[in-house]
Amino acid sequence: MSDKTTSSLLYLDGVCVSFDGFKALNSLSFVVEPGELRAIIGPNGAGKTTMMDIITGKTRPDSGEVFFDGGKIDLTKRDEAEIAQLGIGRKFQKPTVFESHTVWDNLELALNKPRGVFSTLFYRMSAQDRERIDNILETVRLSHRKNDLAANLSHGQKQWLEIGMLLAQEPKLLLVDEPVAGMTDAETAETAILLREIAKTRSVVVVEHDMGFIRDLGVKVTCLAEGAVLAEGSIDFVSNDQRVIENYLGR
Ligand SMILES: Nc1ncnc2c1ncn2[C@@H]1O[C@H](COP(=O)(O)OP(=O)(O)OP(=O)(O)O)[C@@H](O)[C@H]1O
Repeated sequence: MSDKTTSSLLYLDGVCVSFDGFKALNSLSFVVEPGELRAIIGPNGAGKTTMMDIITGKTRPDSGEVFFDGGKIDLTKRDEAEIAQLGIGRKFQKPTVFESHTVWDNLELALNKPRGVFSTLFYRMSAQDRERIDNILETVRLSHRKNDLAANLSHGQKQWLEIGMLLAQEPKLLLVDEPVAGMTDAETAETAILLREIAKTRSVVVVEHDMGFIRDLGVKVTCLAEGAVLAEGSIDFVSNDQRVIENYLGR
């Protein structure tokens, strides 16, 4: 066993990934603490998606360390399904809810339950499961839409529903890719509040280009560029960094 001594929930050190000789990640080091909400910014091609792919096991690093859960788990040795099972949830940019099902049914389908044919056939929701769904509905601001078809939700509400579906699986770490793209201003502001609430009980890493939203989050920001960390700190610190202005904000 190659345990790592760290108290961090997520620990990346010196991670390199090349595609046809191009270094998408170039000695990336990145740490997330338990219960932390972290914002990631950076120009197109900076390596943000590739970093998520490394964490979730979709892409293998050429070199470097990737540990989860206080250094107990070497993620480079696990496949995508195992990593999801370990408690790392990922929300892609485009919402992927079951449009022809109700909001409630989407959440029920997402509950972390045995999925065999027999367990599905004979599965009856417990009062506890119902309460969990009610709590999630409240968190993602969809209690009043629970009996509506997901197809009839606004774009922003679909994003919230998908976040709710991930919460139903009780992840320890939630990776969220550009959640507010295409949202109204009101939905964007509400999403910042929602993610802050969610991060009270788990860690959340959110990638976004919307700087107003990043400011609303009010958390530590990491700016990536050319596959490595360019600057890290408060939004004011990062947005005043000359290299961040040159590589990203000033473009
Ligand atoms: N599977 C792949 N094959 C070849 N090149 C890739 C692959 N995945 C990513 N890249 C390249 O690696 C670099 C980093 O891409 P990545 O998608 O991680 O950036 P990003 O920061 O997420 O950008 P964006 O903000 O546009 O989503 C890019 O130049 C991209 O073209």
